[in-house]
Amino acid sequence: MVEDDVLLELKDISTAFKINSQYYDAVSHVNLEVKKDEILAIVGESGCGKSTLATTIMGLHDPDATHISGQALFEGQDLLKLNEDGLNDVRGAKIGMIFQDPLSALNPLKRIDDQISEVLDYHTQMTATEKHDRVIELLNQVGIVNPDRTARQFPHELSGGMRQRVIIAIAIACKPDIIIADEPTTALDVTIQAQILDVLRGIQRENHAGIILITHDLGVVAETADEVAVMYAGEIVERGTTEQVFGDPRHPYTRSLLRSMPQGDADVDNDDLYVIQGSVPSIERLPQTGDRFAARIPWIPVEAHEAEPTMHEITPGHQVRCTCYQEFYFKTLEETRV
Ligand SMILES: Nc1ncnc2c1ncn2[C@@H]1O[C@H](COP(=O)(O)OP(=O)(O)OP(=O)(O)O)[C@@H](O)[C@H]1O
Repeated sequence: MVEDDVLLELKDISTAFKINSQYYDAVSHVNLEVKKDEILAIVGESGCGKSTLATTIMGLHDPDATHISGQALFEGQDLLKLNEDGLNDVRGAKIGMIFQDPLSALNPLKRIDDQISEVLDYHTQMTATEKHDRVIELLNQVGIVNPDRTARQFPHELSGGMRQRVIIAIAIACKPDIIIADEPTTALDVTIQAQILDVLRGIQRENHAGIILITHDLGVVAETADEVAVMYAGEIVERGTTEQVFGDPRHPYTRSLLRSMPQGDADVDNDDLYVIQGSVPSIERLPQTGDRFAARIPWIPVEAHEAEPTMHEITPGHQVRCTCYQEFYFKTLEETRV
């Protein structure tokens, strides 16, 4: 039975890509819930499978080159079973998506008002006047100072921050229940990042949406998210509230990620910044058994890892994969550096 405030329930989702006629998992057995009025952040280094999870939910993979299993339950239906028509009804209307690169997500040849109107045309019966009013309302909502002028402009006439605001306006045009934002601020400078995150938070409060925020920026997560899921090599290795995961990180990968996060503290010498050893393996080289992170923490004895790692609940809502966290529990984050 799904809790009332759960909007989207991901159950045992795996996504494998076909490479040289063999399938390799980029996402493995992911279980997550997206709740109303909450921002769920999915974090992890590049190549951990965050974007693949998002594009799987949105049905953006070529079925001939991808193998997908599990369920993505939304309003009583499994998104992974919908055909193209069913997906088109959901995408844009009930689930909005914001991508990393605002320029490539916009059509360079169309004015902003036409691009926002397009999604309204597809999903609503609005008249031309209603559409125009809604475009202006949306541009206002995402903090564009002169919406009438911006509506008449082309993408290349706007700054990166403004283009990302337009993308957000398109994503929220039909008041979706869920917004998936994949690295929405990565291409922007720090001041603009903060403004865009404020816009997202404002929208979430106003529309009571649930947001999946995909990022490798833990600073953004600390400031924005309610819940956090840490992903490594296609698997969720730790999840919980932001307080639980940041305040009491248990999985060695989470601890390393947090330890490698710049502190913004004048006393911390940047030369001292912790760097996680090794790198995320490519999907063809992922270990098929055991703890996928084990190779990067050789100082943890082999017997500390489970042969088939499962999630363990530390406190209600706070889960961590594999028993190796027991070997790796230190009082302070600094002690992570072994
Ligand atoms: N279409 C594809 N075909 C084959 N492999 C793919 C494909 N798309 C992604 N991958 C691989 O799947 C893994 C996960 O990639 P994904 O882009 O989901 O990671 P990510 O965590 O979102 O990284 P980033 O932050 O760089 O976007 C990577 O090893 C990537 O090379």
